[in-house]
Amino acid sequence: MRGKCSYKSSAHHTKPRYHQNLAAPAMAPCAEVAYQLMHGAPLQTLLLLFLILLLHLATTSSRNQAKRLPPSPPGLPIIGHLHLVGGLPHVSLRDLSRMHGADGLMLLRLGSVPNLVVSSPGAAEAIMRTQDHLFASRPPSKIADVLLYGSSSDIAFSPYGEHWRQVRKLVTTHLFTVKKVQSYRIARQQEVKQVMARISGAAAASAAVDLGETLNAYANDVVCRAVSGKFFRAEGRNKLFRELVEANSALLGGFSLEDYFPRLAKVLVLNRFVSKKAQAAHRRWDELLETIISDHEKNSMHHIDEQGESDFIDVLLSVQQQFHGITRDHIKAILIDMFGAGTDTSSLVLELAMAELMRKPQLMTWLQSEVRNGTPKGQELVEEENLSGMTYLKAVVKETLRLHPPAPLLLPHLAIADCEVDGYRIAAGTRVIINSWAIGRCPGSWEKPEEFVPERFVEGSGAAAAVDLRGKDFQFVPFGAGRRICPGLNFGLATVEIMLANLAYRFDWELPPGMERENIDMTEVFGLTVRRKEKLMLVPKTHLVA
Ligand code: HEM
Repeated sequence: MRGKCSYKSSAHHTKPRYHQNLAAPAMAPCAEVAYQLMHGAPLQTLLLLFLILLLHLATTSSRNQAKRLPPSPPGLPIIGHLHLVGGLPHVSLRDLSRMHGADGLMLLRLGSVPNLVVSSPGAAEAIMRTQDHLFASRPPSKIADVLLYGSSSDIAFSPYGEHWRQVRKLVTTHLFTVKKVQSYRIARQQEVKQVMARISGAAAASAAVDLGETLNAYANDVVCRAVSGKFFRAEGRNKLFRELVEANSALLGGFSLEDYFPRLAKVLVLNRFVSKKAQAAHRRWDELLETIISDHEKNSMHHIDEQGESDFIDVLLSVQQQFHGITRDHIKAILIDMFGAGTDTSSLVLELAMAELMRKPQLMTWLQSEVRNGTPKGQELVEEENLSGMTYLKAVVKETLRLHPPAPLLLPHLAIADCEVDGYRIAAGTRVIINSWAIGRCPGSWEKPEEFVPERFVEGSGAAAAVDLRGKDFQFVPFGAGRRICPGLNFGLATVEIMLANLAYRFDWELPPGMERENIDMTEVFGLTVRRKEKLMLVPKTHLVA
């Protein structure tokens, strides 16, 4: 589909500078014409005039075209701006955008592909609200095709179109309603209880816990359980799922050669090697999912949980007929999305919240006193019904998402039509990178943008308190916004809040001997999600609940 569109964001007032220097090139030819007219050679003069007019139109129109592209830093032949991206693209793209961008927009050529980098709330609004219909697609990815049963089977990597609309509707109306997410309350509670028991064991032995690893297993188990019912631990399936999620994340993460040199990648051995790895991972996924789906088909009644609610696979199988053309492969691709999108994201938020709280013990104390005072005396665990009044807990989660959005560049979007954003021309086929990490640290929107200050989100503390994370306020888009906003938002927040509350309720936390708070290393490693480079090892001390 190709079409025209035009947008001028209300947040920006800088006019595109199309018309400068237009008079200058006409000066010398004008003098020539005047001379010709005075010396009486009308035919040649008219011809000359006509040629000058053509030349003038050609030069000004090509100059206007160039001016109307978003600004770019100087690039190199062949690789374009690829060398400027670096190991932490969300950081380097923010810095480049500050130096070379205008109105939060910058155009980079990465290999042979144009990329629009979006780094301000106003520009994000233009892309994900005003012209969302033109930017809601995804660029093609060969690796995603191999892993996810073709180019449009799943949700996250499917191009904008009828199939995506169907599968998106399927999950939002059947898997991620508030009611459905609440129905997994007991399952979450049981998973939290298991983790607390493991941490209590470490506390009794005065041993350190690898918190990242523990929380990743928890988030994986919560998704596993919602997807495939309470027997998900049978035959070590939860561990296998975790292994496969890691394989996908390594294959899909980062800035890959095939994305930026699609033609060249076809002939390179490296590409075949990556493809083989993707095929191997795909076969393992397929085998595992096929077994679990067949089990469900044979035995559907066994998967009804305590609330009378069925797991994702049951739901998908039962509504398959209502959704036109949804095949078994589509179901498998959707399930792979659930694991990929739902595991690392939630566990990273938890790990980073704990790392930030360990760096600022006063904030940990505030959180602990809120959670301990807000839970009925003698209760073994914080339960979901206790969370509603815990405003500081929610503020800590929001602040973690602001400073450390797990998917800092969201997933890539794609322009499906030629259009105009803030006066700049964007060509169909341009990839769009929305830097949610940079937007969350935008000095125009946030006070002390680089500091971890959960209080900013507590009611009564100022304008930031009302800022929403559900895609309405474009200075804070950790879940994206518009048509492609994360459909698992409620599921993810529920997974995070109940665990963080219990970590603060049940334990006091210390650093391993010899380690100082200032030395907690927040260095990041970039991938499909961004994780901490160093393990977060903490020593739990059991807090006795009276
Ligand atoms: C704190 C937890 C989470 C965060 C921060 C998060 C963040 C995101 C982000 C940034 C996107 C891309 C939005 C865009 O491209 O504009 C996304 C997409 C998606 N997320 Fe999440 N997510 C979380 C949890 C989950 C969970 C638990 C699930 C499912 C179990 C899930 C399923 C998905 C799916 C299926 C998509 C693709 C949507 C589409 O392309 O239409 N997410 N998420």
